[in-house]
Order: sequence, then C-alpha cells, then structure tokens
Amino acid sequence: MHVVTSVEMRKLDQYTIETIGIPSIVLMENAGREVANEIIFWSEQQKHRAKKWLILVGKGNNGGDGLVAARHLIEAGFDIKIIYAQSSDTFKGDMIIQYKITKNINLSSSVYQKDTISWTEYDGIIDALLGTGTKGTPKEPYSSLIDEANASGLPIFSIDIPSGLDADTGMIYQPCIQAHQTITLAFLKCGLVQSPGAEASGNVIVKPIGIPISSAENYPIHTYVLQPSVFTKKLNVDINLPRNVNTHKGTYGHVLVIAGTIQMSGAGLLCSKAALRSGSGLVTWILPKTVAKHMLGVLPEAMLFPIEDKNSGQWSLPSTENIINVSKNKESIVIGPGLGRFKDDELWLQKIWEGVNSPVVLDADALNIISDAEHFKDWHRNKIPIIITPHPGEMARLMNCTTNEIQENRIQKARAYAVKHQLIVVLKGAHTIIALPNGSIYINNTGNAGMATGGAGDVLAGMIAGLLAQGFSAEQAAALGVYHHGLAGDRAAAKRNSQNSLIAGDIIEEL
Ligand SMILES: NC(=O)C1=CN([C@@H]2O[C@H](COP(=O)(O)OP(=O)(O)OC[C@H]3O[C@@H](n4cnc5c(N)ncnc54)[C@H](O)[C@@H]3O)[C@@H](O)[C@H]2O)[C@H](O)CC1
Ligand SMILES: [K+]
Repeated sequence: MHVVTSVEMRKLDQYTIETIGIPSIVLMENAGREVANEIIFWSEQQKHRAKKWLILVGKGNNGGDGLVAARHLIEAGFDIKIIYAQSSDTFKGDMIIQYKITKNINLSSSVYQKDTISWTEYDGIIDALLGTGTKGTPKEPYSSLIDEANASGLPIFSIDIPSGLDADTGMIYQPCIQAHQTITLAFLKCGLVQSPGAEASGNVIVKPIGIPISSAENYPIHTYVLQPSVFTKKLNVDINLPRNVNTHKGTYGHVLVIAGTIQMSGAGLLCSKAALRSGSGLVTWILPKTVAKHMLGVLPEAMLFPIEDKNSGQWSLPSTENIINVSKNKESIVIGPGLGRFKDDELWLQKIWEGVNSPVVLDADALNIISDAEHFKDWHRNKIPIIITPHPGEMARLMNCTTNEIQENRIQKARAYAVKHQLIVVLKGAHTIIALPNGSIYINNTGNAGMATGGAGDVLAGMIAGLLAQGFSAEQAAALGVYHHGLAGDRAAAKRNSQNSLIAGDIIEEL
C-alpha cells in the first residue's frame, strides 16, 4: 500500500543493503526471478507457446534485473535474445557481474542497431532499459529502441517502471514504453499511480524482492494508495462497519449546505442529495429565496432555509448573520457548489469562516473567492478542520500557477498547499490526491472518465460533508468520500455499460 518516489526507493534499497545486510546482487536476483515467474505465468495462459522473447537491457541495474530474468527464462525452456542498448564498457557494479554470467552461459545477445531487429519473430518483450535511475527524456539509442518496441505491437512487460516514465510524477517523456504489464519491485512508484504514467504502465503488480515492508514504516513513507487495508491500518476506519441498531437520525449528524443560485440551483440539489445518500441524518440547504421557491418538494428529504435575496436569486453580504445562526447546531458545512461570485463575497466567506464551529468543505466558487482574497493567508488557520476539493484549474488559481504545473506534479503541489495552509486538499482528477496537513498523501484509484461531467464535484463535496456529519474525522471523510465517489461512478458506468452517458445523478444513485 506504500507508494514511493525514486529517491525514497534508493534510500530503502540502501537501508536494506547497508543496515540489514542483504547484498544488492541478491535483491537483483530476487527481482529478476520475480519477473521471470510473471512471464512464465502469462505465457502459460496464452493459446500458443509464447516462449520466444526479446529482453531490452539498459546499462543500469534495471538492465541487471533483465539479465537475471533472462537466465531464469532460459532454465524454464524459453528462447531468449538479449538486446543491449549500449556496449558493455558502459556497465558497472552489479550489471558487470550479470553481464559476465550471461557471457559464461553463452546467452544469445547483440548490441542494438537501428532497424535491424526482426520483431515479428518474437512473442513478447521485456523492457529492462530504464528504471528509477531515469533522468529526463530517453537519450539515443534508448529513444529509437523504445519507439521500435512500441511499434512492434508485441506485448511489453516493463521491469519496475515503463522506460520513459518519470517515476515520481507520472509524467511520460517522449518516447515512453506503452507496457502491457509493469512488474514493479518492492513498492509502488508514485509515477505508476498518476496519469498518464498509470495508463502507460498497463496492469501494475508489485513483487517483493527482500526489502522488508517495515522499512517503509521506519523510513517513514507517508504516501499510500487508497484500498480497504489502508482504511483499516492507516485511517483507522472499517469501511464495512454496520450501523448500530439503537440509533436515530440525530446520530448521523446534520449537514448545512450553502450552495446554489438561480443559474446553478442543480449544484445545491446534487450536493444536498449526495450528503443524504452518504448517510447523514439530516440536511439543511440554505439558498436564495427566489431559488428556494422552485425547489419546494424537489428533494423532500432535505430541509430548505430560504435567504432574503431581493428577488435576485443571488447571494449577498447581509446573509452571513442568518447563515452563522443556522450553522450553530450542524455537524458539518459545505460551501461553494453553484455559489456564483457576488459583491463582497470575500468578506462574506471570511465572516462565515470566523463565525462557524463545524468542519467545513470548500468547493467550486468558494475556492475561487479564496484565490482572489487579498488576505486569505491567515483567516483559515483557526480551530475548525477544513477540506478543500479543487479540480486542477482551481488548484492552479489557489497556487497562482498554471494548470499544467499542477498536473505535472500533483502529489507535490497538493502536499505543499496542505502543509502550508494546514488543511486537507482533495485534488480531483484521474487518481485524485488527498493531501493532509502532516504531509501524508492518499492516492485514489477508483473512478473513471465518465465522471468528468457537470455536477460530479458537487456530489463529492456533499458526500464528504455527509461523512463528516456522521462523525468521521476530516481525513477519514475525505478518503471515504473520494474512494466511494469513484466506486459509485464505476458501478454506474458498469450498469449503463457506458462511461460517455454517465451524469452526476447516476453517481448518487449508486451510493
Ligand atoms: N538499487 C538496488 O538495490 C536495486 C535496484 N533495482 C533496479 O535498479 C533500477 C535502478 O537502477 P539504476 O542503476 O539507478 O538506473 P536505471 O537502471 O534505472 O537506468 C538508468 C541508467 O541509464 C542511464 N540513464 C538515466 N537516464 C537516462 C536517459 N534519460 N536516457 C538514457 N540513459 C539514461 C543512467 O546513467 C543509468 O545508468 C530500478 O529501477 C530496479 O529495476 C533492483 O530491482 C533491485 C535492487
Ligand atoms: K524498465
């Protein structure tokens, strides 16, 4: 469940080699053997023999893993050909040892020359070119070799990471191996669970090579992929906890939804319904009076609290007093879906922020208000837990950078903002990132592209507020909300046998 950067991986390697005393050559032998076993397992499932493989070998330890795999595949009756990206005079350390062994057993090999490989003769490729030692875009001849391998149409099994992937950010260089499967060693690498790296890696499996899992605890690694074991072990929550019989709706809390305008009333509706569907006992939706008139009975399970709006259907500064009064007996508050921008909205948000005493979820325009706030820097450092749920564009505005800069380093950006402002950041997108004030990161792997649809964010904000209302901590509510939001989206897409036609309401129905 741990996810590491290349630097962290090297530290864990060093700890294992120097402190525990397992020689690196043993780790490499274990790695190569695990890769060979995966290839044997896969080839046995193919209709035809699939035993003629090319192993593309780089000059570093990733290449060494490949040479070990070659030996074990030969022993298993495979027909193996090694293609060295570079000549052996560039090899060092464990790679020289492996190279000599392959020479001693006369393994068939040659140094790569452009357009000389007859790819169609082979059943598959092992990519042992570049691993966590990659720095920047693959240089020649790696670049041409990667292009040829991708063009061959053969299934490619990458060792540790697909060559051409940035192991830390998930960005892919040009070119990057498009792997059928990636056998990553010891721990997941960050780049394997962030787009577009996740897509280039194909099916990712983690294989132990002798580095103790406990080393990641001691190191300490604080990045995890959200999965049931992480909920129980790290977030101390059992996702299947049944409800206690002797309870009533008050047990499950009361959410205050501050959302919606005449143009975007649906956002408040989706947010309120999602809060109910995530299990909160009660929901009060506070909204401009003109909008409220049209919402009577639309969501009978939610209570409406109309706010004077002088027939504008918009928010205004004087509403803060009512909002703060209504918030008094609520367990959680969500501000922002369909809120729109209005005169003095920064002062409006600051007054509410300073006046309420329950955990707050900030989404959509509430985040844009903060981005434009002159002196936001401090008025959030108060007693209540804050969860913000920006999409990459909103995160870019909050951090005063471009959306691309966010997407190129999602984990670092989300972590930096969460630690600096001491709040929880839910950075939405493929593989949503949850960053905690202490720097811990949870990466979500549920969900699908069909959820890129208007209102999906309103649903997530409502879900997180609904979970907060039930007494989950801010990090539990953020993680549970993101994880189940994606699961519900996956179920909805499966039910409709389509991602394209998914709409936000379908997600709520699958909760
Ligand atoms: N460290 C260990 O105990 C183990 C590591 N394992 C495997 O080793 C790799 C990491 O190996 P490393 O030697 O650090 O480098 P790489 O093999 O990943 O390749 C980098 C290699 O290639 C050169 N290089 C770097 N960037 C580029 C580029 N853009 N273009 C061309 N060439 C490049 C660089 O000089 C290096 O020499 C790890 O992924 C594991 O696969 C074992 O699995 C376990 C023990
Ligand atoms: K590789």
